[in-house]
Amino acid sequence: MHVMAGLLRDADGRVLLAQRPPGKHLAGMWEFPGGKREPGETPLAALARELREELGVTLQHAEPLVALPWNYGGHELLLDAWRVEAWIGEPRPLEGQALQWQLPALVDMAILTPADRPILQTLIEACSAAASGR
Ligand SMILES: Nc1nc2c([nH]c(=O)n2[C@H]2C[C@H](O)[C@@H](COP(=O)(O)OP(=O)(O)OP(=O)(O)O)O2)c(=O)[nH]1
Repeated sequence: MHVMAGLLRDADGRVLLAQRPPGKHLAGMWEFPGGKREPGETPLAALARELREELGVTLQHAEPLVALPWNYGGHELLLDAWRVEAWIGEPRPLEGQALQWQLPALVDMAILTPADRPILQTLIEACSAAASGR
């Protein structure tokens, strides 16, 4: 299973988090908007579709950040996280999910899905490397 995750950041550098709805795997935990790639879809097309369905935004530009194999008790997935650099529209919770913008360094890792913790850490390191010119 190939799962796309989009990391949207606002002008203040905050990242968008969405809460997984009741009844789903990892219900109540916070994640990056996204979802499963369908057969025949490219990763970017799948990410664009998920962002349109979940948030009502049109993806304009995204760059791969990290792809992480993960195993949730026998349920294997590849979590493919992309930095969403440009989009059109204001993200809205079209599937009833709670949304929050949070500075990456201030996110309580315990509220994130386990696979998203190393992804957020990668984002934090990429941002601090960029800030120090490395
Ligand atoms: N979308 C998303 N899924 C994540 C993240 N982190 C993480 O562990 N997952 C896991 C949770 C699920 O086991 C799987 C994605 O499944 P999903 O239920 O969101 O997929 P979907 O949106 O296509 O939903 P559905 O068609 O099954 O209703 O990946 C993340 O940041 N975003």
